[in-house]
Amino acid sequence: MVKICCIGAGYVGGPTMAVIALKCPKIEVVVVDIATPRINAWNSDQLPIYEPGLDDVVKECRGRNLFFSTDVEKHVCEADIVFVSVNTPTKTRGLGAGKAADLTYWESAARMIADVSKSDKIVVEKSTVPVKTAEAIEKILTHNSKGIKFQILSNPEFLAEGTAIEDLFKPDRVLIGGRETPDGQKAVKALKDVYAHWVPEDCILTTNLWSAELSKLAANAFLAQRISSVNAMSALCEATGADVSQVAYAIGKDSRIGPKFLNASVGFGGSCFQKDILNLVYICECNGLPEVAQYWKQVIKINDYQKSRFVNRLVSSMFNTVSNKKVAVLGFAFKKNTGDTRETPAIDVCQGLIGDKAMLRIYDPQVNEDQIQRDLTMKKFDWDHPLHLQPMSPTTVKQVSCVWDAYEATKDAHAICILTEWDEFKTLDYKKIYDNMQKPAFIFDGRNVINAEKLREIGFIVYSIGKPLDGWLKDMPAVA
Ligand SMILES: NC(=O)c1ccc[n+]([C@@H]2O[C@H](COP(=O)([O-])OP(=O)(O)OC[C@H]3O[C@@H](n4cnc5c(N)ncnc54)[C@H](O)[C@@H]3O)[C@@H](O)[C@H]2O)c1
Ligand SMILES: O=c1ccn([C@@H]2O[C@H](COP(=O)(O)OP(=O)(O)O[C@H]3O[C@H](CO)[C@@H](O)[C@H](O)[C@H]3O)[C@@H](O)[C@H]2O)c(=O)[nH]1
Repeated sequence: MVKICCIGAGYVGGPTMAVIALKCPKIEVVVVDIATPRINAWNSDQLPIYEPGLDDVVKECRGRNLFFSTDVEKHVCEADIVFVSVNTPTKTRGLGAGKAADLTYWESAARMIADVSKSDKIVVEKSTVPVKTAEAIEKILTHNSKGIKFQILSNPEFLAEGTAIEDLFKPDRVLIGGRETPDGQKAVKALKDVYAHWVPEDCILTTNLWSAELSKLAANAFLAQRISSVNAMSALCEATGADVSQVAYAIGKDSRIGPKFLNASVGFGGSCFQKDILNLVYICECNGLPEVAQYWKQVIKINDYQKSRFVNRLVSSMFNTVSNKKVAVLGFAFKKNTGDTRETPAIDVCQGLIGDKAMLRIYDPQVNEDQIQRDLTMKKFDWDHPLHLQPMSPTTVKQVSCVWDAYEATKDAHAICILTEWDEFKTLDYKKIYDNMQKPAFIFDGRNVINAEKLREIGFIVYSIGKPLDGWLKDMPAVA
């Protein structure tokens, strides 16, 4: 029986391993983590992450061939294949701060693998890492290996949160990079055999190590670039009377462009896009390619611009001040169907409104008050000037309350701000909401989920991203 151990029971390690266990009943899969509360949650009825379909998969194989444990060393020692799925955040200090990937967790996992191993192993990079990381990891493993053979593979993960189980069941492709030596190719085949239990052969791509590592950063950069491109267009649409949804539909019909990932929004969020592009920028700079670095940096700059443009539009529309005004914030997660708030645009928008002294009442169906308070009081990192940490004043917390219902959040409010595209926001009783709000009642739709025309008929002043502006907004001063 092949034994797999995965180090890191997070958003990637948990769902990925659960699906491998489900599809490969003859493989024993143990997911290990140093965070005891996380492992306890994986072993309980309340899983540590919200992901549609995940509960069923875990219930079917937990205790059969899927296990969660804090006994990291034991399970690494016993495994034939060790996936490393630890976090690789952006460095916040030292060389490369604000851009480079922080590989502390990865390195400590690699050292531990070298220390505890007593048999040959395949070590799989599941985390997103800078290109050439495998070379460094190989050095750590071979220097401490006591004659044990390690083969390093790169097998980046492409799942998106909110659709992780769907993505894992039917991936567009699985990518495996390995050394082009007989032993390297043997390891590639062993990992390919695992995925071949459910992924069609022609969807399993094999490449050299560096191509696999770089493809992950490249895929995220291309995806994020599409969003920044359509968001840049959304600003021009508002200035000209074009409608960004119509423009996106029209260009997406060109099969060379394609229709997906062209939804204009308040900005992209999530733990990956910004971090991976910053990482790419840093790698370009280190390789003496400043023009290429600047090109990709612009994707993040447009994303920041989009978030501040949204706050500016909101404030300027409401007579240039939101001081002491009640703003209902609907949605805090970085996208629908997840409770994850890492890098959510809601943090920047809410911090911007708090800075203008607004009183926020926030509702998200999957994010609790503790998380929201933590996110909003978090020190804001200035990526361009990493030494300048900008702490939020603790008093800002008092400007924020969290409720468990959209109607409660909007009661008595001056404005509504939609920051996550949860389906339930499409079907709220907006007439009832309007009747309970202060007038004029504003709605700023950062996700283009509401029917603006219907809401205008009710009486709302509506702002949608990249859509023709209604009379009120046109009359307000232009925003920077
Ligand atoms: N979140 C996503 O949707 C996604 C998708 C594709 C790829 N990725 C990449 O996958 C990696 C993991 O992301 P995530 O979102 O699952 O992170 P996460 O923070 O949710 O999980 C990482 C886990 O690793 C654990 N860990 C850290 N060091 C450890 C050690 N030495 N031993 C044991 N456990 C350790 C942490 O306690 C944590 O639970 C990152 O590199 C990320 O870029 C993420
Ligand atoms: O047309 C779109 C599509 C997405 N978004 C936003 O972009 C962000 C990221 O969305 P998405 O890519 O769906 O979620 P992630 O879970 O961040 O997944 C991305 O990042 C993962 C981590 O690397 C990769 O594995 C995935 O392939 C990649 O899609 C979210 O804030 C979305 O709201 C838009 O604004 N407009």
